[in-house]
Amino acid sequence: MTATKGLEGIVAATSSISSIHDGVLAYRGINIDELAERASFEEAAYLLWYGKLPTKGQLAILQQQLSDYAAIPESLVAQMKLFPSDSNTMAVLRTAVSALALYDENANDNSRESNQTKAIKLQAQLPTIIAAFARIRKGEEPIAPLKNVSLAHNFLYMLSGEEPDPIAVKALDQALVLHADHELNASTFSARVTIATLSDIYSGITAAIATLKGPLHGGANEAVMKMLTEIGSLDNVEPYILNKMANREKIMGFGHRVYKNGDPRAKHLQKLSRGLGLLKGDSTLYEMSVRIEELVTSQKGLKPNVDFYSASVYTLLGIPSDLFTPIFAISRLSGWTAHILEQLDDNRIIRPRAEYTGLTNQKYIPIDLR
Ligand SMILES: CC(=O)SCCNC(=O)CCNC(=O)[C@H](O)C(C)(C)COP(=O)(O)OP(=O)(O)OC[C@H]1O[C@@H](n2cnc3c(N)ncnc32)[C@H](O)[C@@H]1OP(=O)(O)O
Ligand SMILES: O=C([O-])CC(=O)C(=O)O
Repeated sequence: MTATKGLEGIVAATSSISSIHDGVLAYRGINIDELAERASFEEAAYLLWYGKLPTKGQLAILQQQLSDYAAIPESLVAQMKLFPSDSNTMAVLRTAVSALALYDENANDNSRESNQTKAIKLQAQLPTIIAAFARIRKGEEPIAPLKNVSLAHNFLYMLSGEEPDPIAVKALDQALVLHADHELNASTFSARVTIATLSDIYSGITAAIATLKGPLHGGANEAVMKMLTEIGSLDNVEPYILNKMANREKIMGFGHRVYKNGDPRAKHLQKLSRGLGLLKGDSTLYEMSVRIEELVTSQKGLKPNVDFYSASVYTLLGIPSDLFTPIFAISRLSGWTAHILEQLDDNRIIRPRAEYTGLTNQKYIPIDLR
């Protein structure tokens, strides 16, 4: 038995949800480039869950369900008011999703029908949780979700209490489409491992959120913004990046386990970043990002991943950097839950082996003789 570090190249599941072949990402066989340009997040989520694009009627039903389920239990809001105001936002989300199970009498029902309903409920509730905490920590009351608007619209509205700019809604919606699923990434794998023990969907999503939080995975988008802030100006990009590379430090938002010739989602986020910068009349973050990309690509051969340009996109939308990874979670919830449903459709516990590298043939030494 020989272990492969980080399970690189190991095929650990079959899935018909999303694929990466020759650097092309597709959801249910539809190229992400086409979905990014044409689909709404709700359509993409429907596609991931049900395997095909919705008709107008099916989409209307899903939108209605997302509206109907968006409120969160009052007792959860009361609990969030007790959280320290400087809590890590992914820790808040992880705790809140885990707590949601306590308010759902069907939490342990693992039938497909029940889990599909819970997936839609969680999809509706995640934006409400995040927006509520973003306000609570500033001493403000949470804002109730609107009816009959898109998930992107509702999230921006619940953050600020103001009608969001349609351009901001469109940009966030596109970012959500781009982040919705990604084959067997670390957080999706966590969700599948957890549900495969026949635990429950809340456990699976709690595990997935916990896994997404790390800066080598979803947490990289916040880390990219920290780096851009530290750099501070276009002039400082070169010395900062060269110094990091000389010290063999990682440049966040670059590199990928699967894509070696570039992440197909990055170009869409780059375009969004450029467009929003022009619209705001401040392209500094965009220009800094492009310069970082030029340097890292030419010096290290590493390409930006999905997290790199999303940092400037969200900042240009006026979103605080510690909400970037929770936004990733809002989107990825659709993929996680699609994978949970798929895992349960043909389940077997996930239990690989480890290559033992420790001592052998040791004897027990009585405590007085050690
Ligand atoms: C949504 C997502 O999860 S996308 C990924 C988000 N994460 C990041 O942006 C964090 C920065 N990137 C990384 O840490 C890595 O590239 C990962 C975690 C994404 C992939 O990790 P791995 O597949 O194990 O990396 P991989 O084997 O391709 O690395 C090859 C070499 O490139 C280096 N490398 C990889 N990424 C970077 C980076 N961002 N900056 C500097 N060097 C890097 C590695 O250190 C390694 O060098 P070595 O051979 O001298 O040890
Ligand atoms: O697939 C991965 O390893 C990470 C990633 O890009 C994602 O989850 O979107």
